[in-house]
Amino acid sequence: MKTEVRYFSGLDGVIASETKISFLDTVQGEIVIRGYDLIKLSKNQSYLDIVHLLLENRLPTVEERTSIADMLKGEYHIPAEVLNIFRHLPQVTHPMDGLRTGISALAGYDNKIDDRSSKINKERAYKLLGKVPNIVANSYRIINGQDVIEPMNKLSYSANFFYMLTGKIPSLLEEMIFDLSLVLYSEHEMPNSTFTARVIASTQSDLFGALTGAIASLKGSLHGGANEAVMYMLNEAKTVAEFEEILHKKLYNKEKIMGFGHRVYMKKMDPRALMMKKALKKLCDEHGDDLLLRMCAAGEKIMEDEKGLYPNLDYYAAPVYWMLGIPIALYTPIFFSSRTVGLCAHVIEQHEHNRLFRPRVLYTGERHSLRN
Ligand SMILES: CC(=O)SCCNC(=O)CCNC(=O)[C@H](O)C(C)(C)COP(=O)(O)OP(=O)(O)OC[C@H]1O[C@@H](n2cnc3c(N)ncnc32)[C@H](O)[C@@H]1OP(=O)(O)O
Ligand SMILES: O=C([O-])CC(=O)C(=O)O
Repeated sequence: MKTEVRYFSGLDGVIASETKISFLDTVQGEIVIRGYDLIKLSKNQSYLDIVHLLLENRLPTVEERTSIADMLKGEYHIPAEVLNIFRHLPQVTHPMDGLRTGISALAGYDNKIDDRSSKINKERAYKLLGKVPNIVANSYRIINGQDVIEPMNKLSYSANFFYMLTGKIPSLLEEMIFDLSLVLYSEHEMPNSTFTARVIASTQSDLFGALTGAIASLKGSLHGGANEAVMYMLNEAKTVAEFEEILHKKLYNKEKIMGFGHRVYMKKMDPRALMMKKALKKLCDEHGDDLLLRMCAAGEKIMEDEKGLYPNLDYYAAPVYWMLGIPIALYTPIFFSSRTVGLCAHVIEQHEHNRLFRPRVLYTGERHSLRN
């Protein structure tokens, strides 16, 4: 009897894991994070609240929020030897590769590296959350021949991260919008990078290895790399009409338009993109210049009319980061920094209930018989 082989290209629609962390509920239109809708959370909670929710499974009290902020400040420092590694990397090194190298190097400074218990993994997660913004900012700066920037402890977590990326203390509006972007990027069920991290962790490999693999996954333009690609595309145009022409040309040439489409949302707008669109409007109002908003809106209309496709988070995060004055090459590293907490939660869960990932294939090659 022939066994039925069910194959889904790109694992489309395949359930890869059980999880208590998050779920894209496309029926009710919610991004469920530990039971709450991320969009509703994003209206009143800060990134550190989401960190607590993801790692401790509940929202923090006021005291707990202060204590996390203090704990992370105590973890901002990165070893001088790791900074030295960046000094030896060629100037053409992509910031995601610099970041990947830095995270990988941290494994050597973990004196409990063989411990996969949740307690130690969680301690590691907090340490990483303290250090990742520093690694993102200083790997980029060192590779580009700039001086190291020191964290500023008097600032909030997000304001300090912003400061380290731009050298500028953010205004209240800038801090609020940057923090919102971190909330929105923090966790999203089972994207390619999270799957990568869980696959790596399923061999009983460590958190650093899982995150290193996730960075490589996130770098790709079909995933996190899209936010940078969107900004390069927007910058090709100086007017709305020019942007429309660029999009029409790309569509005519059957090119994919970065920042549109999503495996799960498919023909609907990513609800996180709408939050970033509103943030972009606030920044445009503040600057008295709404060109980017008008360009993006025109692009949205063309994609809806021509392809029935809608923006994902990267489409509106890119112009928001641009208006915040952040270098384009840092957009995807920021995505990773925010996602560090979600990835850590997934690796912790994988180690708690582990079964090795080892799928099969649908073989389409030839078969040959040998004479002897
Ligand atoms: C935060 C994030 O990481 S969100 C994702 C960020 N990535 C991007 O923005 C990159 C651009 N988008 C894409 O490439 C895709 O929409 C993905 C990778 C996100 C989802 O891909 P999938 O679910 O595999 O869809 P797939 O790539 O098979 O596309 C299905 C169809 O829609 C078309 N399509 C999908 N996205 C786009 C797009 N952005 N521009 C033009 N056409 C598109 C494809 O060409 C394909 O058409 P066809 O059936 O005529 O060949
Ligand atoms: O869910 C996905 O496939 C990609 C995505 O939007 C994310 O990782 O935030």
